[in-house]
Amino acid sequence: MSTENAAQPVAFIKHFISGGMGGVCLTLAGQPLDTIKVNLQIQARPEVGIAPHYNSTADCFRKIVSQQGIWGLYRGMGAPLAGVTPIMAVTFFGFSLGKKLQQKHSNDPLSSRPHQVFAAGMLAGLFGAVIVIPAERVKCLLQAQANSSVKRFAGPKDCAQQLYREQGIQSLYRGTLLTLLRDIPATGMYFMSYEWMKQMLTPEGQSINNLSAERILLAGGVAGMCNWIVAIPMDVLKSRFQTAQADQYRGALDVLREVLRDEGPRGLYRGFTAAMLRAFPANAACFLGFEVSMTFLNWLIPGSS
Ligand SMILES: CC(=O)O[C@H](CC(=O)[O-])C[N+](C)(C)C
Repeated sequence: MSTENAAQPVAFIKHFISGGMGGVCLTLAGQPLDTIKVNLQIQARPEVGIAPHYNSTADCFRKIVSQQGIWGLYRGMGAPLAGVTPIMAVTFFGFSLGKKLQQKHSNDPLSSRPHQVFAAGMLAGLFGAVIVIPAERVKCLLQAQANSSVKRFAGPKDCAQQLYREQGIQSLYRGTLLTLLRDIPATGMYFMSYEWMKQMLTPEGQSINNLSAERILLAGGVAGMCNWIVAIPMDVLKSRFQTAQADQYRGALDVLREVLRDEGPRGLYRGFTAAMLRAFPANAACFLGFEVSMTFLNWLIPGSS
């Protein structure tokens, strides 16, 4: 085995661990606005002449904090933390694999070819979705129940167990098609915009690998927003589908028809402000966590990255 081939598994492991670190940072920074986004997306449409329960992002924030305290914004975080860490580990691993599969030589610089970075990102989205689907099903159900008087689930574990007991694995994987339609293109966009931003922010004559923390934060934040611009319509449909009664919709198209009939195309952008407000800090933190961890691991085990 050549030194180059021997170093490759180590590089994948570094991406996996660093992706996990990114996931922890992403959850801590993004959970409050994620709670607001989901609450806005799933609230029932009010009767004519009656104001919606939450009429804006700020209103939703105020009501959750006054009714449930600041921890209300962190409700249901156990599942994302336990879920997002492996999701991002697998996503960054998938991205490094996707890049590797397209490289003719190990020093082939992919970051200058956006379509290849996009393709590697789509593979990463597919990998991540295996964990994203059940994790989001549990998270959305818990966030929805925080608003309701009926408390069906005691927590993430209980929620996952009940779903599994009642209807098996297919209940946990409810929303698979919509999640794939959301995450495959959005993750392509995520990594493509991150690499592109890093190139734009690299001063003339300097290496892309020596970017300052502020520039990584900016590139990561913008990548998160680009991800959500692509993801949000499918995310609206997914959140509704995953929190609905089993017999409420026949399929993804049914949810789309209902949203368009009741609210028009604007309905597909419900929670957009909250998603954007969350995307920047959450993904800035995620990419910084990833890069710091990669720098540490490259210092610890040099020669493979
Ligand atoms: C839709 C989603 O989960 O996006 C992730 C970033 C975020 O803001 O949560 C990124 N990714 C799709 C790559 C997992």
